[in-house]
Amino acid sequence: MRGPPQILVSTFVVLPVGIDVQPEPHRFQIGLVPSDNTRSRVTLTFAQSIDAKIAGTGGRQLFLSGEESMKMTHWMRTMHDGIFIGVGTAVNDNLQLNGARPVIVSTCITIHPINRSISAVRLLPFPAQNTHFQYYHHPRPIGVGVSPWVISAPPPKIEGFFASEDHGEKLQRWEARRDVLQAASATVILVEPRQYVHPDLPPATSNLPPRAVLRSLREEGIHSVMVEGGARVIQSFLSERLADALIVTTSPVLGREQIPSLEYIQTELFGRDILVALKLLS
Ligand SMILES: NC(=O)C1=CN([C@@H]2O[C@H](COP(=O)(O)OP(=O)(O)OC[C@H]3O[C@@H](n4cnc5c(N)ncnc54)[C@H](OP(=O)(O)O)[C@@H]3O)[C@@H](O)[C@H]2O)C=CC1
Ligand SMILES: Nc1nc(O)c(N)c(N[C@@H]2O[C@H](COP(=O)(O)O)[C@@H](O)[C@H]2O)n1
Repeated sequence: MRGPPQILVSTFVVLPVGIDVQPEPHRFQIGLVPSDNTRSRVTLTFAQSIDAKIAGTGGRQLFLSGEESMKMTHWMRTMHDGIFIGVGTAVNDNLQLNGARPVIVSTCITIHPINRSISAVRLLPFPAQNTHFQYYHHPRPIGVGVSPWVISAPPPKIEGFFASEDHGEKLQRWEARRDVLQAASATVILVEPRQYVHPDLPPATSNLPPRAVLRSLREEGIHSVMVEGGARVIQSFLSERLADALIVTTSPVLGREQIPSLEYIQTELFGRDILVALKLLS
């Protein structure tokens, strides 16, 4: 099996100590001079099908990457200080996130209305249900298990233009869930929430401000993060132009379930384009 693509090897090369590269001699080389040196550097990365799907119907996890590119993803994780995902992914996927500290972003650590009706707080703390916690509690031989950090913010006092009527209750619930997570080995890091959340704003806008999240991470010593998803996190990072590099794996499959089976024929690079040939099986 081949190693990681050359472009990534030179991208994520670890520089020898003492070499003075501005602004910091730290792993990530693309966008070496970040626009804002007060935040973690971001590699935004995900896998998609040729019809641009990153998940199946109802958020079903799709296994898009082939063996080699999944290995490359695992390798790329080790080249960052943190792996960053939204709580939607943390709850939906049975993930390992091995190789760097997992960072999970969730506003209120509150009941998360995911399709399987499990709340993040019920799932995350229990090793038996979540592979990551299993690895933390039973580290693998290469010692990859690290306790996750959960980034959150207490519920805001003002919603819309008015004081939140049930703020006290919401805060109590949030504190209870935070305590459960902490008891389950997670470190909860607080970020400054938006001053108020307008109920009419689209959901991504009302979540934790990504720039503030990246600043907190940098203060905690996380210089580089690999943001893996899911859909809402990718959308909010892109819309705030918070990606120093974008690394996308495109797999020769269709994400839509109603499409009949396809036989993979070949992938070829054609100039800067990727040409994928598939045969439709009737
Ligand atoms: N193909 C691929 O490479 C990948 C695919 N996926 C797929 O993505 C899907 C999950 O995506 P999705 O459901 O959108 O969930 P996400 O993983 O994007 O998590 C979204 C949640 O994160 C919290 N959050 C906090 N701050 C922000 C912010 N600034 N922007 C966005 N979210 C924020 C919110 O939860 P709260 O309400 O608690 O604040 C929000 O609901 C799964 O199906 C998974 O399989 C995931 C990763 C990679
Ligand atoms: N690179 C990549 N290819 C796919 O096909 C994927 N489904 C994902 N998803 C992301 O990787 C996590 C699962 O990988 P591990 O089990 O942790 O190795 C998943 O949670 C997504 O973040 N990525």
